[in-house]
Amino acid sequence: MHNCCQPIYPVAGIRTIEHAVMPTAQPPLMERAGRASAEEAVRLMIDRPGPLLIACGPGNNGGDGFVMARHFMQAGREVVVAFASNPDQLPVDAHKAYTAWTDAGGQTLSDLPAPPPGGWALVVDALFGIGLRRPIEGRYADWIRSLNALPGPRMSIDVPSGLCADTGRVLGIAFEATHTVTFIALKPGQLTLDGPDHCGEIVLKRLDLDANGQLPAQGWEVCTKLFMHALHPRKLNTHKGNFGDAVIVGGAPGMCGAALLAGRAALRVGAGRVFVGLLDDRGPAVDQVQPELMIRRAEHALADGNAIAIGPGLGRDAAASALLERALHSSATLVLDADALNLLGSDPRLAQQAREREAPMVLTPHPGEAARLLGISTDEIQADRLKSALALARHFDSHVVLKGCGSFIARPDGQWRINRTGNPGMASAGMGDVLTGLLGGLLAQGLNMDDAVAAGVHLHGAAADLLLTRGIGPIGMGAAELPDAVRQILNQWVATPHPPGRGGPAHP
Ligand SMILES: NC(=O)C1=CN([C@@H]2O[C@H](COP(=O)(O)OP(=O)(O)OC[C@H]3O[C@@H](n4cnc5c(N)ncnc54)[C@H](O)[C@@H]3O)[C@@H](O)[C@H]2O)[C@@H](O)CC1
Ligand SMILES: [K+]
Repeated sequence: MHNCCQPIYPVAGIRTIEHAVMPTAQPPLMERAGRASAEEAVRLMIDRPGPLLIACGPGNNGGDGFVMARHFMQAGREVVVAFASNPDQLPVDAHKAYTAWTDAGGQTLSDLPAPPPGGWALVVDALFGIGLRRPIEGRYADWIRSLNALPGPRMSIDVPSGLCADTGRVLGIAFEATHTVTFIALKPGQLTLDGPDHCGEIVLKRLDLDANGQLPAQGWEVCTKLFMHALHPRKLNTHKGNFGDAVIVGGAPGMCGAALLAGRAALRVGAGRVFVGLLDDRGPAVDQVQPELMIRRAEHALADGNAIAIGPGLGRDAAASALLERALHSSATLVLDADALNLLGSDPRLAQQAREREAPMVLTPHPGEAARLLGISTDEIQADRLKSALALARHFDSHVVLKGCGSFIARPDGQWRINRTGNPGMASAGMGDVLTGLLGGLLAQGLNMDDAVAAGVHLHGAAADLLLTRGIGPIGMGAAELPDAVRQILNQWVATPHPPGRGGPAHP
C-alpha cells in the first residue's frame, strides 16, 4: 500500500506524537502495533504453511514482536520466538507484552533455531526499531546475518534493525526486509540512502492516530496531488508564446551533450521555446535529433528566457564563471546544476551573489556537488541527507534538490519533501541534465518553484519507472531515453478529453 502525500517524521517527531497519545491510548499503542503487524503477516503468509520465526530485541520493538506472537498463537499458528535479552530489563510496555506471551503459554529461545525442514513461513525482525542508538555488533549482528540468509519473505516491524530511521544509514549491519510494517508515520531513513534497499515494500499502519493533527509535519512525500493543480490541460486557443521560453546554458567543449539533453527535456515537458546556449564554439549548430532546439552561443542565449537553467557541461573556466555571474544578476528564475554549483563551491564571491539574489532559484546538487557547496565531504553529506539539504536551502535561501536514492527537496523555511519515484537505471550519466531541463521547462511555463520542483523531480523518476515497465533498464537505461517517457506521463496526468462535437487533434 502506498498512500498519497504522507507526512514523514524523524524519530524525535514520532516520539513527540507517542508521548502525547500514549497515556490515554486504548487499546495501548503496542497492542495496536502488534496486531497491525500480525494482520500484515497474514497477507504475506498466504499459501505458506509452517511456523513463523519472530526475533525479539531488548526494547519496545521486541514488545511489538511478543504481541504479534501472541496473536498468532491464539489463532492456532505455530510461532517460534527468539529473544536474546533479559526479560527483567525490558521497558514497561515490552515487559507486559512478554508476560502476556508467556502467560498464554508462549516460550522463548535464547538462540536462533535452525529452520524447519520446509523453511519458515515468515521471518520477522522485531530486534530494534526507532530506538537504535549505535552500530549493531556481536550476537545481534550474528543473528541479523543469519536471518538475512534465510529464504522466503522477511518482515521488519517498524524499521529494519540496524537501519537508522532518521538517515537511512546502516549502522554496522541491517536486516534486509522484503516488507516493513511501520507505525504512526513514515520515517525519512526508510525512504532515502540505504533505506529502500532494506525496507522492501513499506506498509504504513497509522494505529488510528492522526500524526499531522498531533504534530504538524515539516516533511512530506512527493505525490502528484501536490502539484496537479499547476498542470493545466491546454486550451485550444494557445500558441507557443503561452508556454514560456527556457534557456539552457552549458555545453563547454566535449560536453555539449549535457546541454542538449537538458534542452530536449525542457521541450518534452512543454516549454514553448527552448534556447540552448553552448560555450563550445565548435558545438553543433543544430540538434539533429531535436531540431526544435534553438542553439546559439551561450553569451547570446542568456537574454532569451524567463527561466534559465545553467550548469550542464558548463565547465569551470573564466567564461563559465562570467556566464554564471550574468545569470545570477538576471531577473530570470534560475536552475543551478553541475558546474554552476561547482563554481559556487569554489568561488566565495559567486556564492555570495547567489545568496543575495532575490529572484527564485533552485539548486540541484548530487551529493558530491553538495559537499563542495558546504565545504564538507560527500560521506558527511550522505550521513544525513536531510540535514544537508536543509542546510543548503538555508545557506542559499533557495530551494534545493539533493539527488540520489530518495531525492530530498528542501525549502529555506525548513519544510522538506522526499520523492519516491525512480530506480537504479537513473544512476547513469546525463540523468541530472534531464532533471535540470525539466525544471527549466516547467519554470518557463510559469509554475511556481514549489510546484515546478515537486513536479519535475516526481516526473523524472516516474519516467524512468515507465521505461522499466517497457523492459528498458535498469541496466543500460540512457538519459536520452527519458524525455519521451516524460512527455507520455505528463500527458497522462493532464489528459484532456476532446470537447463534445469536436474530433481530431486540438491543434492544426
Ligand atoms: N513507545 C511506544 O509506545 C511504542 C513503541 N513502539 C515500538 O517500539 C519501538 C521503539 O522502542 P524503543 O524506544 O524501546 O527502542 P527499540 O526497541 O528500537 O530499541 C531500544 C533498545 O535497544 C537497545 N539498543 C539500541 N541500539 C542498540 C544496539 N546497537 N545494540 C544493542 N542494543 C541496542 C537500547 O539500549 C534499548 O534497550 C518502535 O520502533 C516500535 O516498534 C510501538 O509499539 C508503538 C508504541
Ligand atoms: K525491527
